[in-house]
Amino acid sequence: MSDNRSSTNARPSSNVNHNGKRRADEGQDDLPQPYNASSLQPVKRRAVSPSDQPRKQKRPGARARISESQREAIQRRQVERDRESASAYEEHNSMRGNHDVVRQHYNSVPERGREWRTRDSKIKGLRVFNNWIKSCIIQRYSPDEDHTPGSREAGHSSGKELLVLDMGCGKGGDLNKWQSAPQPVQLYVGLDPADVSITQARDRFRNLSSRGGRGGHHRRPPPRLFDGRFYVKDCFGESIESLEIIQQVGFDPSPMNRRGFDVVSMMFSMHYAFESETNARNMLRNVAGALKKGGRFIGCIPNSDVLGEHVRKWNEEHAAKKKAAEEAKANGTAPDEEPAEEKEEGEADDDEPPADPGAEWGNSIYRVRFPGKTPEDGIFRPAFGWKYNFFLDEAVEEVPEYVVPWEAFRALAEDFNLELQFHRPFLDIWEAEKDDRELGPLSERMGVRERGGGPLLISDEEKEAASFYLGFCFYKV
Ligand SMILES: C[S@@+](CC[C@H](N)C(=O)[O-])C[C@H]1O[C@@H](n2cnc3c(N)ncnc32)[C@H](O)[C@@H]1O
Repeated sequence: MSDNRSSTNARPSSNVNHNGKRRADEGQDDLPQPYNASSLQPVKRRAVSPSDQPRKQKRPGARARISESQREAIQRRQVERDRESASAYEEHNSMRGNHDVVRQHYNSVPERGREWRTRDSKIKGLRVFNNWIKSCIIQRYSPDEDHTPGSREAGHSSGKELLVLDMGCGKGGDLNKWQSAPQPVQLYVGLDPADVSITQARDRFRNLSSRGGRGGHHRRPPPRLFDGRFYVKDCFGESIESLEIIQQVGFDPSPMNRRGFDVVSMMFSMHYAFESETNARNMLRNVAGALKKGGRFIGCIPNSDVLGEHVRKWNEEHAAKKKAAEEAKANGTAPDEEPAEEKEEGEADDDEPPADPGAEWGNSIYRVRFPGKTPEDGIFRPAFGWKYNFFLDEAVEEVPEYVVPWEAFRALAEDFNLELQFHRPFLDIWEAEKDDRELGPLSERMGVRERGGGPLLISDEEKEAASFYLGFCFYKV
């Protein structure tokens, strides 16, 4: 899901904070020096309010006299609390388990270079198509409302440069797209829990710097390369507020945030947050906290309408097959069953009804498989924890992902003052933008379609895999 390209002025690095201590959560060897643009000041820490201080006991040491029934009630409550915390611990551990699987998977995906991705990959059509879609979203929705289109080409920009936060930045596949954004970028911060990916993103950024910001598919001369920062960070299981750069830019989830990033981008990564309501809320708090008022939250995720429709059809077909088998059995027309094999001692009892199989579909390049029962009507309720395994040839190996039920996501985003601006399936974005003055020729240079406004150069199977996604943009109001 990424591409490769170029640029200038990478700043020197240090991984030492203001106290001269190594920043443990960043896990990197050579961080750029603390950001020193005059507009960015560290936020002041809130003093602990009296109500946050531990309460003093009125009669320290005094022992309460309690009856037998009170003692039993206390013991019962204690047992109850222990049970609750044990199940919360188990839930936390299983979530950490999935998180580690995802992190390890992305860490192990080899970086094979642009040549391979654009020439030899079996899914090269899908890769360039997805990259073109991401470019469209960045081109259309990253600029400020008052940015004058075309001012960059004409050589005069409004002077205001963007602060961009990329959550789940992976190997830095979007760096070039940001270098070609209509409104120039001043600062790009990339966060991802996969440490190997972060190292590769930082290398890619250095490469871009050494090539003077040149590369990729855009024709116009590149401007000075932005300042790039990369940190190992889980953006869904915890707050990103602890990162110094986030504090410097400004973090405040309230609608009053006048400081903060202009854009938060989450390309192909947000669905991992829908493992639980807690993680989805953490994620949105991080987005809303990092964005300034008027800032944009852009991204792409699997389309829950597509997932729901496949699930509904699969359940319908499964129910029809089951009914036909039952009827055949009742009529005595069922094919003869194989004689039951003798069981070994200790072998599980095969007479138990088999676990309900999950919905499954795909083609030779992608596959979706739900491990358990799915909603018959294809509507995912409750909104969190609908796990499926996703396989994409050469890119994603059976990694657990989570359905993002669109309406639930949109309603939750509103709780965080994020208002929907745009939401479209990938193939509709293609139809809407393919003949645009800038994006049309870009699609030809990238090899998404034939020259001269020709047809899409992706196979039907790649097209089906692409139709799995949608793009979105929210505004922080
Ligand atoms: C399909 S890759 C997309 C990478 C990049 N955004 C792109 O479009 O090329 C998904 C990324 O989400 C990241 N991710 C998974 N869990 C995350 C989390 N809790 N916080 C932030 N990123 C996460 C993965 O490590 C991985 O790099």
